[in-house]
Amino acid sequence: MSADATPAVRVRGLANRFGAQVVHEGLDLDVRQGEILGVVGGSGSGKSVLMRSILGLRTPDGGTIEVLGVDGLARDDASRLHIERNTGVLFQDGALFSSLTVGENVEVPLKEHHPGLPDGLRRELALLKVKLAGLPADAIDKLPSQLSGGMRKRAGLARALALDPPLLFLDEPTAGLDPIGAAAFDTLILTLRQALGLTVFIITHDLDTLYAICDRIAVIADRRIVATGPLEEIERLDHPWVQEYFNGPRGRAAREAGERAAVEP
Ligand SMILES: Nc1ncnc2c1ncn2[C@@H]1O[C@H](COP(=O)(O)OP(=O)(O)OP(=O)(O)O)[C@@H](O)[C@H]1O
Repeated sequence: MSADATPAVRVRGLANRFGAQVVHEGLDLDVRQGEILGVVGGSGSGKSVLMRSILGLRTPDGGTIEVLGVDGLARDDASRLHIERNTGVLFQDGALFSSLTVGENVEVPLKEHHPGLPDGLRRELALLKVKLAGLPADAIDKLPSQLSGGMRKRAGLARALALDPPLLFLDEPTAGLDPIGAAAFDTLILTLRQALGLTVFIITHDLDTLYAICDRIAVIADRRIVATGPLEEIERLDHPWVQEYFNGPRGRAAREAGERAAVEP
């Protein structure tokens, strides 16, 4: 992974406005191939709007976006299909269809993108993704309402992985999980990245996640990305939000936990 390889995602001069509210202005960001990039910023700083813009779910008011070599703002079918087939998304609330079983949820993108797949094979593939996401095989026939919060996240992840996308987007994946469940989810993401060679864009408030699995951090503040880099660089940044976030009591606790984990076998 060299720094000058074409990035998986390249955003330049992004602008997003809602009426008089300016959310992004001149926002630049690269997501490098194969990295886990943590995106942090205060509440309402525009993390989700950035993700939605990259995925083509929102048309920004200005700027350019390239996703896996394709113009992310193009609206022709071939470009949309290329991006849809090569990206997986875990939305903050899981966004599972509540009336479908876990297996049926995972089958939705398979049906849409590979309509010719025989039923039995499609179900086999769904089962594989369910197991890959760390769920027991019998979860496949359960409804989302019959699962714990952590299991629902895993079901959402199984669906995000349905098409074997090289690029994965996760919006607050550990929000609402207890610390043990959150740590297990972090480990799963790290394992999947290593096994499948994924590039991961992860929006998080979870300092433990940043310390445990992110290669680089991008900070959104003042309507743009104010810094990207490894944690030790970001922590030293002379920016009020960054200082409060990383060097407040919770930041210190997460850093110490990360350092302990690094020295333990
Ligand atoms: N569809 C919309 N219509 C109007 N305003 C919107 C819309 N979507 C987002 N916003 C506004 O844009 C700003 C950024 O929202 P966004 O959801 O990206 O923030 P965030 O950084 O993800 O926040 P959080 O960490 O709280 O989830 C917020 O002020 C929000 O109210």
